Amino acid sequence: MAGVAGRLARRWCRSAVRSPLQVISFPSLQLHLSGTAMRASQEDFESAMNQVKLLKKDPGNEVKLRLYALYKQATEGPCNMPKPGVFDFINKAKWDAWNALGSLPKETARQNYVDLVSSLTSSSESSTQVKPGADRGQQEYENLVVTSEDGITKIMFNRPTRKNAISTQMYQEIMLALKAASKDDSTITVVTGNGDYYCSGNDLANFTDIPPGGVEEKAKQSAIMLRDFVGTFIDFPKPLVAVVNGPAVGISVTILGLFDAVYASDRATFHTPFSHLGLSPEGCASYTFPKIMGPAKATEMLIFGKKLTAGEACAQGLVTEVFPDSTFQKEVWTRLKAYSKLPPNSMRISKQVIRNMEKEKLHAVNAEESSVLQERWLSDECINATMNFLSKKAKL
Ligand SMILES: CCCCC/C=C/CC(=O)SCCNC(=O)CCNC(=O)[C@H](O)C(C)(C)COP(=O)(O)OP(=O)(O)OC[C@H]1O[C@@H](n2cnc3c(N)ncnc32)[C@H](O)[C@@H]1OP(=O)(O)O
Repeated sequence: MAGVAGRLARRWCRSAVRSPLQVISFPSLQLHLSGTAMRASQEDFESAMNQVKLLKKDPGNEVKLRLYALYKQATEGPCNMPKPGVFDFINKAKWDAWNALGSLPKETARQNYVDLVSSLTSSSESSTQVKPGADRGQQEYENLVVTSEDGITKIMFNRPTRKNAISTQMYQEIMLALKAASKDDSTITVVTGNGDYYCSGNDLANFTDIPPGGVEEKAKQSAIMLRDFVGTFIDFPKPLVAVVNGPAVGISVTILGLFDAVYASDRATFHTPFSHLGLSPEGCASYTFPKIMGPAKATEMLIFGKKLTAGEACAQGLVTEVFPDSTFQKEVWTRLKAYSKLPPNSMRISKQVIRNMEKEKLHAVNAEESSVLQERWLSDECINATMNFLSKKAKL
């Protein structure tokens, strides 16, 4: 194992690592946050506290609760306080958020905390730059095209030459685009792909970018990023629609369980080849897929890597409706434009009513899946599969 990891590590490029810690404190909730994903020293933590005071925008209650929970977990460990009464809303929300972290180790909580602050800092920077309305953000995303018109914000994966594989930068960009869309004046948010693919999943070259801390550190950073990425979908407040224009692979399929509607071209396929890659499910699919399609069908996809046609995915409840490829764009966008005229507050509230009971569970599943994958990425099975793909010996 060490030999294989060493070989892979030598092939992998080196990159600089960002690491400062930041802390935010809002007088109302006394929430403390920390900066990016490396080891968080006390000094970093204190410097972050200072940075937080400079934040111009309140990040909102949901983020504050996540920050509160991570702070408590990082400093005191698992929640051992008695549960507040049902009418003690604020303390109960705080207790729920902390308790949902279960036995997450202090060190992991601290790093997660650091990462959350980092994303918060960048998202607040981006939300001040991003103007609501048409043509927004085209220059600021390298791997996405984000547009907004007719009440719809469209986030389009834009790496067609790599089949829209999601690079590390693209994960960050998608999180930023979703956070901006959650605050803009559109009523519906759509995710789609440019070119013949919807998305070929995680860019397998992501694992070639090894920080000075080595492959273990890389796995740790990746798990944090994955958890934050999926968390952004779990928390997305408006109707979120996937317009699946072509084949979808890996994480682009698993997160579909967190969308509110999935429209697919009849050219689309749905493939989660985790076992082939020495991996395990993410995107909350270990929970959402058995719920959506039943455990037996979910097993075929998530364990045996069965690729579904669009028709099969629709029959199993993962896809809302399938359209002929020749009329796909026209039919779907006509429909979405009509939906976008529905009262926005009503749609948001309905989504909350449908989804909120599940949120806590989904965050817990997400944390567990990310931590299992952190181990998987270091396994011989995964390293060999990644090497085979990168050295052009294997494809799906
Ligand atoms: C980091 C934290 C988060 C991690 C979350 C984990 C998620 C798990 C997953 O997402 S698992 C799924 C991973 N994806 C794959 O295994 C797909 C790999 N790609 C392929 O098997 C094939 O490329 C294909 C079947 C998608 C398409 O085959 P086709 O023959 O039509 O096209 P090419 O292979 O020639 O592709 C064109 C170029 O794009 C590159 N590419 C495609 N997909 C990926 C990818 N996922 N990662 C990296 N690169 C990808 C491909 O290598 C070609 O590049 P080249 O022109 O330089 O050869």
